[in-house]
Amino acid sequence: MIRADNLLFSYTGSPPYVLNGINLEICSGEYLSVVGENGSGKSTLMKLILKFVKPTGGSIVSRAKRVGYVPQKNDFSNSNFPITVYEVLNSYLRLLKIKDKSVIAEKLEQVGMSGYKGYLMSTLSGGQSQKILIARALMGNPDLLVLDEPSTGVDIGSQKEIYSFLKKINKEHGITIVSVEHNLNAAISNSTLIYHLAGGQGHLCTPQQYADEFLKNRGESHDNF
Ligand SMILES: Nc1ncnc2c1ncn2[C@@H]1O[C@H](COP(=O)(O)OP(=O)(O)OP(=O)(O)O)[C@@H](O)[C@H]1O
Repeated sequence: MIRADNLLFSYTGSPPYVLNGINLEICSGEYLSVVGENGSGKSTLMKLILKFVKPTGGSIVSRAKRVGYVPQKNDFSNSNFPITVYEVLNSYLRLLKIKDKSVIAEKLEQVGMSGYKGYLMSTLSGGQSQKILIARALMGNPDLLVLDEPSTGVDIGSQKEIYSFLKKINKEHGITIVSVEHNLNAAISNSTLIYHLAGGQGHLCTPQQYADEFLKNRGESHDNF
């Protein structure tokens, strides 16, 4: 579904490169977590997948027909802007030129937020607003869902719900997921593959290999999600 060949990227257009020779193939149906230290280029790789920026060198090709995106920062919960859950979803529906309003109720139900249509976004918890943003990203029935740190600012209970939901839509609906993760336990427990970025280059491994190679070296353990 996504293929990068010798992908180079720098924000200035010249070296040093943030991404320096990425070769990666993400097949349809995978749930790939992208992990790495702060500043290792995880979000930059997402921007390239989403075509928000162009490669400085090499190539990245996506065959996804419809893409849903859940951004890292949820500006709604931290602002007093008086917008309701319904308005957020309805404006996106209009953007996608979808006439069938029942999609709103359908997606809210899917993420377990049916009763929240009339709530102001600013009154929702981090977990609740993240679920709304996932519902929004699913409105166009994407075959690829890209998320940037889905558990940031989300309580543990909602994290579990969100990851189990992501796993479900990946398995049952075959939606390919690419997710930037700082939550290593969640990456190990939920994804089918892990891509570890360091020094501008990436290393693809199974969650088990990742747990063995990286976490044991650091003396860390992981709890199941
Ligand atoms: N718009 C930009 N202009 C210039 N440099 C940028 C820009 N966005 C990111 N960078 C730089 O590119 C590098 C990679 O940033 P990126 O945000 O992709 O890393 P990340 O792994 O997602 O980090 P984090 O875990 O902190 O979110 C960093 O050195 C960052 O400062």
